[in-house]
Amino acid sequence: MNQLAYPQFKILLVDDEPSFLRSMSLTLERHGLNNLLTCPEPHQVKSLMAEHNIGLVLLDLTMPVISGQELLTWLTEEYPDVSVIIFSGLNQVDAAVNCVKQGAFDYIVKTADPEQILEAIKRAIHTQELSLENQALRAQLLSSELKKADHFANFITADPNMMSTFRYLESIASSSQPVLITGESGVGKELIAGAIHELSGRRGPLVSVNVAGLDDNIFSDTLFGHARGAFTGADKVRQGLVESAAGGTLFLDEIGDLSPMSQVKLLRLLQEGEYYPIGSDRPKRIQARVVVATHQNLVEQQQQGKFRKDLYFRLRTHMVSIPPLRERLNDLPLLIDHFMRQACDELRKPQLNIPNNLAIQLQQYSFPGNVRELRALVYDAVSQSDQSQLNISVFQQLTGSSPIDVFERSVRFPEDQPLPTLTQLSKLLVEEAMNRANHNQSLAARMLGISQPALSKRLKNMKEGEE
Ligand SMILES: Nc1ncnc2c1ncn2[C@@H]1O[C@H](COP(=O)(O)OP(=O)(O)OP(=O)(O)O)[C@@H](O)[C@H]1O
Repeated sequence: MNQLAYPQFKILLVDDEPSFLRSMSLTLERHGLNNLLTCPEPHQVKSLMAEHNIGLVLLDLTMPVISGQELLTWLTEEYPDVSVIIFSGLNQVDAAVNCVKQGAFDYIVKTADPEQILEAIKRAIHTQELSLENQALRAQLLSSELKKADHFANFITADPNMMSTFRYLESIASSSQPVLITGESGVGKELIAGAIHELSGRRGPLVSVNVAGLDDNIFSDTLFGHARGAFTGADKVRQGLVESAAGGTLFLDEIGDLSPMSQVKLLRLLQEGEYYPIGSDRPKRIQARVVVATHQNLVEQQQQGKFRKDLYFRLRTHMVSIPPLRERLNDLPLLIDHFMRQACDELRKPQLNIPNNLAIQLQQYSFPGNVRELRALVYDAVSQSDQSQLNISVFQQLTGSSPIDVFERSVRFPEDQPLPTLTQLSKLLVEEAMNRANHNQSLAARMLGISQPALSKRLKNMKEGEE
């Protein structure tokens, strides 16, 4: 299997001792940190920095001709966004304090425990990744355009909050950090996971698994696989889904239902980037980006002790929340139209006309099953339609009554008061529709059952009448 380059930027190792460069490179590669450049000649650092995308420099302090100290000064001035870790043969507090004051990320004694050295390097990589993402995020938020709108084409929406979410997702597209997607059941979390995968440009597959109800053994076996002979019946090596998703995305759905033991294993996978297939003592490195989703409220779960706090904090590095359909009612006409077309194509029927007031009628309904429920209703309606108009009886059962019925039941004109004029009533109706449609004239016109130019004319007349 081809190893992917990790991290996304290069790590430059500078030391005049070739043996140290060799052993350090081997240690890093063994732990999956393979995007390395080594440099035994300190005077080459400047040209290497100019030629490559370097995000972290591991710098020996004591070198001939140009010292590490001198290079650190130069690096912090010329490349303030690059992290530098100083390596030294000497355990000197003064030197360490000086280097950190000068901007070094850390100061490590060469003879320190390799685990400790790795820990510091991983920390520097994590910080660097977050800082790169912050830069991308800032740039993305300043521009209101979506760069890769195509990737969101399957998610039908005109909701401004969803547009911001898309921009955010674009800005974190290349990150290797996990993404947490929350939202009620049926809001489209899996669709969003698909878009995140497409946006990432990763060539590997998107592998999805629903982890609800998996006991810990099945969770480990499914995700991490097993070695031959790991347990009775394990007569062949099994590749886990983490490995199947190499170079791509691993999507874990219903993460809020993960058992406590499996939560520990997932945390370890995310923190260490390593896992052990069952029955094997050789760690494997995860090469997939992890995206998780849940309809549960993880904050509450965490407060009730059902979800680990540390895992929640690890997962929420990047988090998006998809609002329920009842909070983005402007999407109703778009979604009804989209699903009507889809259903007609699938059922080989000619396209149907949708009654103008259907979307308004449905605004009264709370859609507990969200978009999935709306989709099923539209499919049902299409299958029951045998004329050119969409059969709306399916929807009427839901809302129970038409807007006129509701109006008649709720509005009573006091008998001892004069009636409002038709002009006054129509003005009220137009104002109400404009408010409900967030001042979108096309949508308000659909609600009122008139054309957009007719509404525009009425609005103009109303304005002139006020002046
Ligand atoms: N905005 C949307 N545009 C088009 N189709 C959508 C949209 N949102 C959801 N859908 C469709 O609704 C159905 C449910 O979506 P999805 O499975 O992504 O929801 P979910 O939030 O992952 O649900 P659950 O929590 O139950 O797993 C799918 O058929 C999906 O294609």
